[in-house]
Amino acid sequence: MDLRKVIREVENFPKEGINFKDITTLMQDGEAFKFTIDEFIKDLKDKNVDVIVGPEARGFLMGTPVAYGMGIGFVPVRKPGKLPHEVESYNYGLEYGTDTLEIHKDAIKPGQRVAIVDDLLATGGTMEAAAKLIEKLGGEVVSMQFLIELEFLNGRDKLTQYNVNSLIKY
Ligand SMILES: O=P(O)(O)OC[C@H]1O[C@H](OP(=O)(O)OP(=O)(O)O)[C@H](O)[C@@H]1O
Ligand SMILES: Nc1ncnc2[nH]cnc12
Repeated sequence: MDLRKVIREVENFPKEGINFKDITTLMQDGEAFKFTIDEFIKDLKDKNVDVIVGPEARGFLMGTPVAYGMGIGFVPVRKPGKLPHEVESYNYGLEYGTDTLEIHKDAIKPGQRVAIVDDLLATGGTMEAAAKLIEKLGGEVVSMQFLIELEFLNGRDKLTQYNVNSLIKY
């Protein structure tokens, strides 16, 4: 299935010069959404994954159905001040700005094998931050899954020590 056909491109959102990849149109299409989640699961099924982590907010949309489909747990990585219990924090850079991510300190157990799922790889800052948080808690990041990779931003260069899979590249 050609997923490019169901991803809408919006010029100059949220800032001048950004060509925004809108996955809401993919998610509206039941066949395309199912195909996407099944592709993630296909790549993950032999990796002995204990838990899926998804970064807010679009990582929740991609990650939770993957966890459900695999019958394993889901852990959110959230923007600051959203998680109610004790957190680990990490600052990172975006294609357009900077941000902080947090994870509950007790969400990952030492030795757990973790796959991180997100909609898009741009500069790689979000994924690197999520991985650092997981590793700080003693988890092992065994896979990073993206629906979309923006190759011209070279996000993979930040993630060379990890197993990275993306379904479509621009
Ligand atoms: O590779 P990077 O340069 O880090 O960029 C990729 C991240 O940016 C977007 O999230 P955003 O922070 O815009 O938040 P949202 O999902 O809540 O819209 C996207 O969903 C990825 O998580
Ligand atoms: N170009 C882009 N489209 C959608 N989400 C993004 N996150 C970072 N860059 C993005």
